[in-house]
Parts: sequence; C-alpha cells; structure tokens
Amino acid sequence: MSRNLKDFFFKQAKRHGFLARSAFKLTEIQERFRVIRAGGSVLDLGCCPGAWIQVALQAITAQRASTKPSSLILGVDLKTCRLPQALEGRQQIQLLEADARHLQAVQLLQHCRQGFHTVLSDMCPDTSGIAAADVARSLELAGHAVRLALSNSSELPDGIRVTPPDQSASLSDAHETSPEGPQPGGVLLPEGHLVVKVLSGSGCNELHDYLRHHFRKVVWAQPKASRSESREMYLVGLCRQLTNSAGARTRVVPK
Ligand SMILES: C[S@@+](CC[C@H](N)C(=O)[O-])C[C@H]1O[C@@H](n2cnc3c(N)ncnc32)[C@H](O)[C@@H]1O
Repeated sequence: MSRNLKDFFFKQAKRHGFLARSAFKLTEIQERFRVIRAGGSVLDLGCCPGAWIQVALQAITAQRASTKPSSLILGVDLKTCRLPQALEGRQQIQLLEADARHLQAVQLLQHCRQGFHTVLSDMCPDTSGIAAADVARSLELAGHAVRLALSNSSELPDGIRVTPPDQSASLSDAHETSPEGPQPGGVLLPEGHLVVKVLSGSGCNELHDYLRHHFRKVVWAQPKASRSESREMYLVGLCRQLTNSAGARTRVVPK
C-alpha cells in the first residue's frame, strides 16, 4: 500500500471513530461476504484494541436486531482489552483475557451456549522478520482458530501444530445430538462463517484445502486496508457444512 493510502485509512479510522484502521479490513470483508448477521453471535479471536468489535457491533445491531438474545460478541485476547466507555457498557459485548492456544471450545460455549454464527480471527504473532518463522507462527494461530471453530484438530493439515483438544471436554451437551447424522464440533454453528488471518506462505494452501471440506465456499480476501508490504491475507469460509467420518459433506439445515 502506498504511503497515501496508508494515511487515508488512518485518517478514515479517526474520522469514523474506529479504534484502529483494521476496522476497514473487516468492513470490506463484511460488505463482500456478509459474514456477520443482524442479531447474530460473533467470536472475535485476537480482539485488541477492539476495532473489529466496533464493526461487528454495528452488524449485529443492524435492523434493530440488538435485542435478540442471540446477539453477542465475545472478544478474546492475550492482552487486557480496554474498550472506550461507549462500548464498555454494551450488554452485547463480553471480553475474555486468554491465550486462544490454550482454550477449549467448551469454555467459549459457556458464554454462548448455542454456538456462534461467526468466528473471526485476526490473531497474529509478534513478527520476527524471518518470513518462514512468522508464517509458521501465524499458521499455528490460524490452526487454533480453526480448531476452536470446528474442533477437528486431528484432521488439521500437516505443518499446522495445535494443542490437542481435551478429550474429556465433550461438546455433546452444548450441541444437540441427532440420530440423523454427524453433529458439529467446535463453536461454529452449521451454516456459520469463518474469517481467519494468515501470513501467506508455505502451508496456507493446505489450510485452504482443509477448510473446503467444511464450508460450502472458501475464498481468499486481501482487504485494501492491509499494508502492501504485509503478507497478511484472510481465509473466508462461508456456510459451514457438516462432514461425516469419511469426510463427506452432509446437507445441514440452518438453525
Ligand atoms: C492485529 S491485532 C487484532 C486487531 C483487532 N482485530 C482490531 O481490529 O482491533 C492482533 C491481536 O492478536 C492477539 N493475539 C496474538 N496471539 C494471541 C493468542 N495466542 N491468543 C489470543 N490473542 C492473541 C494480540 O494480542 C493482538 O491484540
């Protein structure tokens, strides 16, 4: 991105009262793919300083849907996220200070029992400047976001290391069981959407291919507000599909 464009997004963020220019990345993704729905629930991994929370709040409260009980944003970050006063009091926003690599889906479902309509991850590691190492660490974080969303860590592509899920932490009490077929693991509801940041490099295509088994459509997005020197890209998985044990997709009826 040119210096001018960089200044443009910085100024725009100030003008619109966004906490960071990153707001425009999610805004662009939302305008293109409608990943967040009015009245929906959103898990925002790596939420600090809170610009995506601001964008998500606008989306879930659109069409006067704010009073729906499902309307919630759960922001997770390693750091303490201090939101401005105007946001702090909003009942739709909950914050959790935690390392996403050590979280289990059941812990997140305690905040939103039905599951989330949208899972976002803008998590990124502190970069070292060594491209291969940075890509690997960003893929690891992306892998954890995918694990929490879908909870099928044993199927994650080679090269993506994730903490093994706690087998004792059963999700069966969080998602209804049905004799008709496979049930969702993780926190993402059937037909829900996923947005995950990765630094492009080795392993990204494998993650893309993996997600294709779980979503009706998977696309790459590179928002204009991303810095041109940055390798960051977003994988967008649209409409989660359930898979059976053989990996075949099953038609799901949205809740
Ligand atoms: C680019 S910032 C996110 C910006 C945010 N989307 C916004 O618009 O305000 C990346 C965040 O990921 C967080 N992060 C990195 N590793 C994490 C981890 N393992 N668990 C939780 N958060 C993490 C960092 O603390 C940082 O705040």
